[in-house]
Amino acid sequence: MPTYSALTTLPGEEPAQGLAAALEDLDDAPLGVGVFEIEDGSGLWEVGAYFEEAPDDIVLMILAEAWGAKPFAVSELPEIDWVAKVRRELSPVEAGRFFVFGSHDADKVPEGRIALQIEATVAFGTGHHGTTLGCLRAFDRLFDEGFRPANVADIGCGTAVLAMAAAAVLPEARVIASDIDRVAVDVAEANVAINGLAGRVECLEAAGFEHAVLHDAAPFDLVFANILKGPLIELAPSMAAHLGTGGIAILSGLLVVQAESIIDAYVAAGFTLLSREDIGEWCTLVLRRN
Ligand SMILES: C[S@@+](CC[C@H](N)C(=O)[O-])C[C@H]1O[C@@H](n2cnc3c(N)ncnc32)[C@H](O)[C@@H]1O
Repeated sequence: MPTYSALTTLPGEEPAQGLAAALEDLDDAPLGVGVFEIEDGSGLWEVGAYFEEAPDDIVLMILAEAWGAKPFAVSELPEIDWVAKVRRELSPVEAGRFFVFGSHDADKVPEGRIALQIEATVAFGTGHHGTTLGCLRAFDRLFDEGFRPANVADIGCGTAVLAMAAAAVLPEARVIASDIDRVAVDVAEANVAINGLAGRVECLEAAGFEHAVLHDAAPFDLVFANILKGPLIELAPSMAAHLGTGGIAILSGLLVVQAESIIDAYVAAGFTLLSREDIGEWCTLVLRRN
């Protein structure tokens, strides 16, 4: 059971991975090391480690300095029931008709809901984040209004939660889930299988629309893209090229303060804003291809 945590932040993925590797190489190696991008557009990464014994402050200071990180914040952790904590934090998420849950909550699925089982893994997308929730709710509203796309892409699929939501309610639709990260694609494939959607959601590794399968499948009439502001703006022209007239883009991964610049980029690329929803500091946009 870990009893101490040490956390720091630094700019850039490469130094963050380097610092994590250096922590793992320590004589008193931590029980676990994590590296996460802070998803606020700042380019900062967080490196955290859990130790059984109090870590050596001097060693941590030297490592932080060597990798250009802030000094580590070390805290003693209270006794925690980790199983209960994970279950609590990964409680089911309700988004309109969709009910997203982990296997430990399989007995809680209410009657009549579209149940999507997601295991807590290294890929993003358990439904808890304001961006995933915003995309699910936006799709749920469009579905209520009678929107029945036949050709769907989920760009930056993570766990494939959005692609699976579409496949679950659109039995005739072709649904493609893609991610730039191979690990996410593997997780997506596993989730698709768990949910009995193998053969319904095609999972592939691609940056944006750069894949022959995506080119050939276009024009799409629904594209989800829950990625960050920078990639979303870069993607605007190719989003326009891969959506048919009247096609819908559900975009998230952007902060409320970034929404206007994304709207401007998509309006310039030939889209009309239909709606937006802000959940906490995160914003989800629904745009129509003119
Ligand atoms: C915030 S997660 C979203 C996951 C899931 N779609 C959801 O809504 O929960 C963003 C995902 O986009 C992927 N990604 C980032 N930039 C990308 C790009 N240019 N093309 C494809 N995938 C990208 C990341 O690897 C990550 O898995």
